[in-house]
Amino acid sequence: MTAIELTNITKRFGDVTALDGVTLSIRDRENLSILGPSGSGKSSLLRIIAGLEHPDEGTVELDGKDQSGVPAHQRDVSIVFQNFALYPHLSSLGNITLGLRHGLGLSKQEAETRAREVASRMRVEELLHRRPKAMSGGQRQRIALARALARHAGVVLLDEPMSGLDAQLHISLRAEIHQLISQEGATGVTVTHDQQDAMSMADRIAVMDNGRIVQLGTPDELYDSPVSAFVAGFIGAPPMNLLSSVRTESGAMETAYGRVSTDVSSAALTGDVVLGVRPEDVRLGRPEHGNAWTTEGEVILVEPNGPLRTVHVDLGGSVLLLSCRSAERPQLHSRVAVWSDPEKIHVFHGPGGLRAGMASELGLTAAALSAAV
Ligand SMILES: Nc1ncnc2c1ncn2[C@@H]1O[C@H](COP(=O)(O)OP(=O)(O)OP(=O)(O)O)[C@@H](O)[C@H]1O
Repeated sequence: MTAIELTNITKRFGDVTALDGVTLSIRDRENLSILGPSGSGKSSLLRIIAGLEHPDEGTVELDGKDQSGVPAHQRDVSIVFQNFALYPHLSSLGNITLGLRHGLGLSKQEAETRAREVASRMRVEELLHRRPKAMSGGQRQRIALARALARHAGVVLLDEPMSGLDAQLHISLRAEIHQLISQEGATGVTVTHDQQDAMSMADRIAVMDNGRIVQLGTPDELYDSPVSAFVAGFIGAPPMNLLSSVRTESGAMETAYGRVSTDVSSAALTGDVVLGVRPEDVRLGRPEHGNAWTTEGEVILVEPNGPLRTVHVDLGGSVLLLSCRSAERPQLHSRVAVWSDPEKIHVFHGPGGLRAGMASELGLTAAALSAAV
């Protein structure tokens, strides 16, 4: 069963095309994150599912029913807004019960019973008589979520639910939100620009750019096989190194790792390309095998990051980030050798281009350079 079916949704605001032909099927009980940079159309898409905004073209179906003409309050949807949108003059109990009474038509007693039941499940009963200004950001966030869950809607939409919370609260709440929506048996759609939130909360992630979905997949699929340099640079922290490379002559390419030779199978690679390598796939020291791509550079920054360190190495023209265990202690300003396995090096058709494959699949070999180092 498909819970949410979006077909060819286009939305314009004057000259701006916020959504450009978005088609997306979200499964029943799935937790989907919509991830993308500011202005990519994430909130517009969420608001269109909720019925708060109407598409210029395209349709929204919820559980197989076309929602054209169905107003927001009659859709089987609840929404948690970025700023929580709690009424300041009402207690938490009043905030939760208001929509149940006026939106769903429950009696005062029924609404209060349901509010207390959700509050107990979320362990926020002691907050029920507080007004928003007497609560912390994290507490307000929990009440906004309780209000959404109390509707028992089939779809829960969350717009940047963790923004403005401190780092510790952020991590514990994103795990809790995921669990609560799953326990509720609801389908969850979360808008975020934070790739770590999307990676940790979602069954699948839809990556948006310029009003379009550019990739839809599980967190692992996006991490291991990004379709483009844009998606590759967006997923992962620290981000993937994206290194421009220049075709110098047929059969050779100048890269941050030096000159690389290409074989016949890479003939489809025309023009300049971008190489992508994740910091955890760059190693310090001499390569462990003859196929490795290797070069040298100067350590210009070492960032401690708990058990790992992020080391910035200036290769003379481009900076390569690598993750290493904290026990390895590269000295600032020292010269180091670094290497990568061609099976871990992604090749993209230019900065805005699609992924061509891994260097190893494309027959890109760095034998000449390895011999020189
Ligand atoms: N009500 C509106 N009037 C005019 N333009 C709008 C309106 N809502 C959105 N837009 C424009 O549509 C585009 C997409 O906006 P949207 O808010 O959906 O993006 P977003 O990815 O959610 O961004 P952010 O992460 O900054 O919230 C932007 O260029 C935005 O300026």
